[in-house]
Amino acid sequence: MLLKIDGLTKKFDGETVINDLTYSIEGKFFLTILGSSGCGKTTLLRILSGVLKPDGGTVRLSSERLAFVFQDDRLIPWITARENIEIASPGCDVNGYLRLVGLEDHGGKYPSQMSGGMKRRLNIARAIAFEPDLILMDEPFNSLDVVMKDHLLEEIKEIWHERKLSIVMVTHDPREAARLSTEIMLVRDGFNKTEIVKLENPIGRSADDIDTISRRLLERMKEFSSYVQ
Ligand SMILES: Nc1ncnc2c1ncn2[C@@H]1O[C@H](COP(=O)(O)OP(=O)(O)OP(=O)(O)O)[C@@H](O)[C@H]1O
Repeated sequence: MLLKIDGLTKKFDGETVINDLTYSIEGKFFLTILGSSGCGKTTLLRILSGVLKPDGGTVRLSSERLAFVFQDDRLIPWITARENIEIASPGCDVNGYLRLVGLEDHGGKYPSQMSGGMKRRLNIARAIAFEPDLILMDEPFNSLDVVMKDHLLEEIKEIWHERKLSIVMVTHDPREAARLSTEIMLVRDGFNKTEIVKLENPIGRSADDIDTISRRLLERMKEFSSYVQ
């Protein structure tokens, strides 16, 4: 997989959100874009997905099968959870995917009958069932309870490991970044100051390593932050 960003700029109402970002990554990756609220992470992900046009610069993505898990769910409201998965990947093991995200007893429900966290999980299942070569995920673990979040972090890590799959994930949580990533883009001030943290394969990363990495990331985020002096 190749992701190449060159001189990317995006403004909203004259305010620069992304300023001249240049970055590239290649091979099998789990890239996490980490930064505090409002720094432009979602904007970057939306540009990568093609739903938002940049004001300047270029993005190249070599993906042939792209899936998204966005903040607003993109579920089809008039079909059931089960059908939402089936339509993404006809003939797939729907029960297996429902089980993966803890929705095995809710396959007959319509999206409007599901909680925010359940819809988020269904979105994740649908994206994975599509068997993409790249998934763009925007804070996929938001609004999940801690047990489900822990379970899905492990499952996604395993699926990423087993498949020919790369992932770009946006989060503000350094611990999520520490558990999953092969590379972290630490973002500040409209991407004017961006640090790249390269890590070893997350498979087999010990709890101690995760603690150390997430503590370091948190310290850097505090240094970046305007509200912690
Ligand atoms: N469609 C839009 N119109 C105007 N301003 C926007 C739009 N989308 C985003 N912004 C602004 O761009 C900035 C970055 O927003 P973005 O959603 O990318 O941040 P984020 O890092 O993903 O934040 P969070 O972690 O809170 O989701 C914010 O100041 C936001 O108000």
